[in-house]
Amino acid sequence: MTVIVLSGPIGAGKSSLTGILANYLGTKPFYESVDDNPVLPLFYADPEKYAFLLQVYFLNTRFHSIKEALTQDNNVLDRSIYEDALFFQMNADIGRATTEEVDTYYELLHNMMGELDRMPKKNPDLLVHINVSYDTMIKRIQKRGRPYEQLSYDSTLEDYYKRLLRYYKPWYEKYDYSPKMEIDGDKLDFMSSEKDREIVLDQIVDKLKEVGKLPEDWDKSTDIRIEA
Ligand SMILES: Nc1ncnc2c1ncn2[C@@H]1O[C@H](COP(=O)(O)OP(=O)(O)OP(=O)(O)O)[C@@H](O)[C@H]1O
Ligand SMILES: Nc1nc(=O)c2ncn([C@H]3C[C@H](O)[C@@H](CO)O3)c2[nH]1
Repeated sequence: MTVIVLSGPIGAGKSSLTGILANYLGTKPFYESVDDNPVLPLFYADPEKYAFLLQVYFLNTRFHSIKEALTQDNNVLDRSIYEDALFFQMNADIGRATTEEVDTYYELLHNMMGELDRMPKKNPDLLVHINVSYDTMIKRIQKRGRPYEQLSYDSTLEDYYKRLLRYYKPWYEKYDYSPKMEIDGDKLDFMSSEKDREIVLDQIVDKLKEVGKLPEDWDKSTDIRIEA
């Protein structure tokens, strides 16, 4: 069937929507390594020291996931290798990587993307990008409660998050590995509103039909009610 990749800033709702979508379409969810990621807390405690190591860690896990997803041809990924350079470029731009690290990273990324070109299925079928404003992003980060992501943990995080949002717009516009669509993550509360969840799923199903990945008469009778 289809390989769908999600994208969007921190706390946009990618993991949440991945679960909902995979369940709805009857496909397999792939989640980013976060709670079991040993480098992430080190990075937030000392970003200058750990930016490169964290990126190599994520690049490796993302490469693994996309390769598996493209082989099995029936998956939803909560964040993919296509966003990797966005994060590293931003960290490099604020001085958290040396020229040698930047050059090594891009060479490695280039090599890995070359491997994907050799896969029987080279690209995902759809990118679903969740847009959120700064205020929504912060609310969600607070709601989820990872200590090292909170503004109170490090006063420079406000600038970091605002900058991240600025990097996403051109990244999304330039992304051309597959058809793509945007979800309004500020307006659509697909976590607690059944109506909003239905709207989001309808938008994605319509797009999958438009790009020929679902038959026009496809209809899903799965229960999408919010669990109590
Ligand atoms: N549309 C939404 N409406 C309301 N709450 C939401 C929505 N999307 C996500 N949330 C809540 O926001 C928090 C972050 O969501 P989630 O972990 O899915 O984000 P994410 O994009 O995967 O984050 P990250 O980039 O850090 O992995 C969770 O507590 C989730 O329940
Ligand atoms: N530096 C850096 N590079 C990445 O590629 C990357 N991808 C995710 N993250 C951070 C954001 C959330 O805190 C948390 C979960 O998304 O991990 C990243 N940080």
